[in-house]
Amino acid sequence: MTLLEIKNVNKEYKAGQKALNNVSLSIDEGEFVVIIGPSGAGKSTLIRIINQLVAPTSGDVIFKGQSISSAKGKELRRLRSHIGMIFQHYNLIERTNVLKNVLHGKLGQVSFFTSAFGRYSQEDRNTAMDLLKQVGLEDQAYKRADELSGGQMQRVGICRALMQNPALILADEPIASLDPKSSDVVMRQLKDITESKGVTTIVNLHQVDVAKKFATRIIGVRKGEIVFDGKPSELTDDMIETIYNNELSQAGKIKSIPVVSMSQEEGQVYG
Ligand SMILES: Nc1ncnc2c1ncn2[C@@H]1O[C@H](COP(=O)(O)OP(=O)(O)OP(=O)(O)O)[C@@H](O)[C@H]1O
Repeated sequence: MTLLEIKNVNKEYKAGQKALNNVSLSIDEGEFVVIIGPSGAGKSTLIRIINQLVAPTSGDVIFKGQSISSAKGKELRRLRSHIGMIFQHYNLIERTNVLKNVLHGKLGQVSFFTSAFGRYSQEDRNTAMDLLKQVGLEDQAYKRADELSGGQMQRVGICRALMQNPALILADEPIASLDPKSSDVVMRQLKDITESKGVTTIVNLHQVDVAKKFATRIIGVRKGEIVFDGKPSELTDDMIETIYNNELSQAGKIKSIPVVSMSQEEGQVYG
C-alpha cells in the first residue's frame, strides 16, 4: 500500500535555482529506501520536504492519503507525529539520561506536564526500555547521553524516533559522523528494528556501498532530479558514475567520492 506520494515537487531556495526539479515518486509501506547523490544534489531538501521542515515551491506531498504540504497548525502536527526523524548529529539532550532521551520521542503525544516533569507512564517507560534492549543499550539506560559513543548515541536516536510509533522514519545522513564499523551496526539495527515493526524508512547516505548493502530500493538524485530509482542489484557501476559524474570529473572534489573502508573490507568498491 502506498504510504507517501511526492507529486511534481519543485524547490527554489533562490528564484531560478532549482534544488529540486519536478520530483515525483511514490513509496510503499515497508520499504527501506536509500537516497544517494553528490553533495548539493538535493537529498536533504527531498527528505525535509516530506515532513515540511522545508516547504516546496510547488507540488504536493501526500502522506497517508493526506496532503502534508497544505496542512497547517494542529493538522500538520498530527501528520508529523507519524514521522520520526533521525539526525546526523543525533540531537540528544546531552545532560539527560538515555532513557529520558528515548522517552522524549513521545513529545507531542503527551501533555506538557508529563514531559516537563518526566511523569511518563510505566507503559511508556517499558516501551522505551524494550527499544533500548533491541539495540543492545539497556545497560546504558541511566547513563548521561554524552557518556555514550557516537554509534551508541545514534542507536538512542533510533529508539527515540521509534518511541513515537511512527509510520515513517526519515534519517538524514545518520552515519555521516561515524566510523565504518559503527556505521554498519547503526544501519543494521535501523534496518532490523524498522523492518520488525513494519515502519517505512527513508535514509540519505553518501556511501553507495552501504546503500547497496541495506536498501530495498535506491533513489539516485543529481542536480535536483531523480536519475535512478530501482533495486540495489540494478545500480550498475555506469549508473553510479552517471549519478556522481560531476564529482568524479572534478579533481578538487575527489574527497566526496562515496567509498568508505567498510566496502573495501567486503571487496565491494565503487568509484
Ligand atoms: N537553506 C538553504 N538556502 C539556500 N540554498 C539552500 C538551502 N539548503 C540547501 N540549499 C541549496 O539547495 C541545493 C540542494 O541542497 P541539499 O542540502 O538538499 O543537497 P544534499 O544533496 O543534501 O547535499 P549534501 O550531501 O552536501 O548535504 C544546493 O545547491 C544547496 O546549496
